[in-house]
Amino acid sequence: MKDVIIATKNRGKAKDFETLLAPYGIRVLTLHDVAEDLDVEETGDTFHENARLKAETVAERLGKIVIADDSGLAVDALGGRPGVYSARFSGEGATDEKNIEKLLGELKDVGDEDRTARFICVLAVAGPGLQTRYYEGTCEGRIMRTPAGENGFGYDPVFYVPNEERTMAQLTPEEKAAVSHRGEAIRRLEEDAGELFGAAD
Ligand SMILES: O=c1nc[nH]c2c1ncn2[C@H]1C[C@H](O)[C@@H](COP(=O)(O)OP(=O)(O)OP(=O)(O)O)O1
Ligand SMILES: [Mg+2]
Repeated sequence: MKDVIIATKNRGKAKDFETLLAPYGIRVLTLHDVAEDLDVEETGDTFHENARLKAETVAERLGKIVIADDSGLAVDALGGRPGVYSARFSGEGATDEKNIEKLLGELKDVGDEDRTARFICVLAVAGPGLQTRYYEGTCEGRIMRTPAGENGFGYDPVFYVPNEERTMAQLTPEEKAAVSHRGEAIRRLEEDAGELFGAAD
């Protein structure tokens, strides 16, 4: 079993990675396992910049290859907001529930046709002697008027996936992995995985 370090403290995100990487016999370690004290400030204004900050800071600290994920929700009716501010959308002490409440409030007068949105995920891979690399994925959908579903995390209960005719939170972890922004980004990273992480054993 091979270990891969994901520079995140988000347990929902970590679960997504576990589902995505389990087929390769990879065990996911997070900051909770390898550097609980480390808090990387996300001071960038792009997903790439924040993914880079998280990956390079943790890679430097550990002297190992790590993957960081910076991701968020871009809503067309809000001009692409909350974007890189998705995790902090409802301000100080933000939670997934408060963020969803704020989002639904801002969209309450927006008609069904105009509720289009996408999830965006940028993975950065950094490590000793490695030029940081990036892998991106997106997932198109629409914002619901009320939450539905218990799976996933973040905005999943209000993100309707048209092809699946359900919200992201109504998909199983494997179904989400097949259609999500994070899944797409990981499949792009897969092409370099042998070189970056060595052959899976
Ligand atoms: O698949 C997803 N399903 C639902 N919501 C999602 C997803 N992917 C990102 N999101 C939302 C959650 C959070 O509001 C923001 C990520 O913010 P982001 O800074 O990348 O992650 P985070 O602060 O939760 O954890 P960390 O920085 O430790 O990896 O976008
Ligand atoms: Mg974050």
